[in-house]
Amino acid sequence: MRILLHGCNGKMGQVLTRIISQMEDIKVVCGVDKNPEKFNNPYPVYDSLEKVKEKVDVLIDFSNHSALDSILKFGLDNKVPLVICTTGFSKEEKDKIKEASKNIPILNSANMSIGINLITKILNQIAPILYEDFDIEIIEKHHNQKLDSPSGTALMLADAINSSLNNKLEYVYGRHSKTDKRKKQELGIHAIRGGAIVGEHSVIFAGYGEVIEINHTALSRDVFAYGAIKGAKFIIGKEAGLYTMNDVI
Ligand SMILES: NC(=O)C1=CN([C@@H]2O[C@H](COP(=O)(O)OP(=O)(O)OC[C@H]3O[C@@H](n4cnc5c(N)ncnc54)[C@H](OP(=O)(O)O)[C@@H]3O)[C@@H](O)[C@H]2O)C=CC1
Ligand SMILES: O=C(O)C1=N[C@H](C(=O)O)C[C@H](O)C1
Repeated sequence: MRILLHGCNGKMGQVLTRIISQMEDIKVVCGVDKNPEKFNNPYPVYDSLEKVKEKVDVLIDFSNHSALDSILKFGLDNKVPLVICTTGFSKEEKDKIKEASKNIPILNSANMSIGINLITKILNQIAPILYEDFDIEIIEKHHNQKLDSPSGTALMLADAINSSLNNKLEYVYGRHSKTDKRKKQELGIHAIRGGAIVGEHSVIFAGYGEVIEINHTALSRDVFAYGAIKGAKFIIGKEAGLYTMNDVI
């Protein structure tokens, strides 16, 4: 499997570079990054997808939402499947991904771990049962270099809950300066940023006699990298369409 690594000089790009260099059947054949000279990578790095000359089987992206147009153009022009792991996309950007997936296979997930994706399935089942008697809130914690908040994962978990409740919830981000009580249909989403926290998510169902909390902790970035590699193997050869990690696991 020949991989184009987009965002190769970032935190996730470097974790993937290390892990893939120890694998026999797959190879990063080139990378693209805003800052191509930052590291001495064992593959050529370009500052733009337009400069890529190598033949690739799949593009894995861990970069920035602002690169989306160029990634979609590369995939569409070269018929290359995409694994888009970047977060922080606007509604319009998510629509562009959906549109492009009519012509090429795209795997898009804000979290490549098995644990988080299983939790979305569990939430889908339990939220409708608990909603009447429990208030639902999400807390996420990440390192102090993270650009987007709330995290893509927190939004993915919120969407899993909301879709199981006919989208009747109203997302409230980090409450402050309020003088009213919490409304029943609120789903609070709260972001903590500090130090080197890799990624922690908690979904809290707060009732009157009991509280249920579902927690996920990423112990290292390796978990996301292994998920992205699994996703890349999955997406090659698939029909055009928009896939998620739940299709992979
Ligand atoms: N789906 C998942 O499981 C996971 C998703 N993520 C997401 O992946 C993304 C990257 O995370 P992380 O590696 O921690 O972030 P980093 O900021 O460490 O890495 C991003 C890299 O992409 C580069 N970059 C930024 N804009 C562009 C561009 N337009 N074209 C090419 N390269 C660009 C950055 O350069 P520069 O530093 O110069 O800006 C940097 O080298 C984030 O959106 C994050 O939320 C992260 C972990 C897991
Ligand atoms: O930026 C990160 O680090 C992470 N981003 C993803 C997100 O926004 O949910 C996934 C993971 O939690 C790490």
